[in-house]
Amino acid sequence: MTPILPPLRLGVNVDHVATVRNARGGTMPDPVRAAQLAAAAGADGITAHLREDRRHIRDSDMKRLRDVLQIPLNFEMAATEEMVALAIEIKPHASCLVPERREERTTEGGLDVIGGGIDLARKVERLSHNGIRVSLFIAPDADQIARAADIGAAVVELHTGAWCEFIAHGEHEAAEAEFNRLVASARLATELGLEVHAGHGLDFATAARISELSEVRELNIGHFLIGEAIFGGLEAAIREMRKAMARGRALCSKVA
Ligand SMILES: CC(=O)[C@@H](O)[C@H](O)COP(=O)(O)O
Ligand SMILES: NCC(=O)COP(=O)(O)O
Repeated sequence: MTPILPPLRLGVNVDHVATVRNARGGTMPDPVRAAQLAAAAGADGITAHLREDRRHIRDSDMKRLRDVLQIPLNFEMAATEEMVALAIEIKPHASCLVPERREERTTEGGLDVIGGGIDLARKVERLSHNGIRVSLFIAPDADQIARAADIGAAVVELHTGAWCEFIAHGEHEAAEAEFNRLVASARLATELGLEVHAGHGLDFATAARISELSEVRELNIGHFLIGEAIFGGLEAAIREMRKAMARGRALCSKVA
């Protein structure tokens, strides 16, 4: 009998299509066209991060994504008044609150849910009250996860960036220690009633490994897929990613 594996969605992040567009100004390549292609190639959702400095995705991109997509839109954003108001106007399927630092090259750490205090809790409540599923992008840390559950988030997205960096630099022990933190965090979050997503810096190999965790229900992947698309096309990159995820998922009973 074929075992029934827990579902695992792929969200494709199209930020870096906008990065290339913005390098020249103008309208090409269009991240919305990439999102439509990703959907046709089997993405379950589209993620886009509207940074405060608009370095890649712009307000008009978010609105066009909302208008044309038939699959869920995950609006990544800093937990600021401006972004909360925009999300409430645009009404994406989900908002993923992320920490943001103007000088960083990419999102460096997880959101400090504890430090966010009552102000963050109120923003989560406002977004949820407006029908937006709220996700918090956090490091694999038990206290942050507990607080995410306390303030009523529906989802936590575990930051896989540190783990992927350790692997990329051949730091095997540190990578395994970080992976074990991801495993423990995914389990705790599930016990606390949170849906678990994961993302940042994933490639075929790391996506396959994280897919082994039965608690993880969605991966959000952008930079690597857009890079691979240069060589073989976006559709092929997404199909290969889905295969990698399925390979990992097939092993998930071993770690569940
Ligand atoms: C929150 C996250 O991990 C990614 O979506 C990332 O923010 C992509 O955009 P940047 O590379 O601009 O950080
Ligand atoms: N939230 C993570 C994400 O959307 C994609 O991150 P990356 O694959 O571009 O590093």
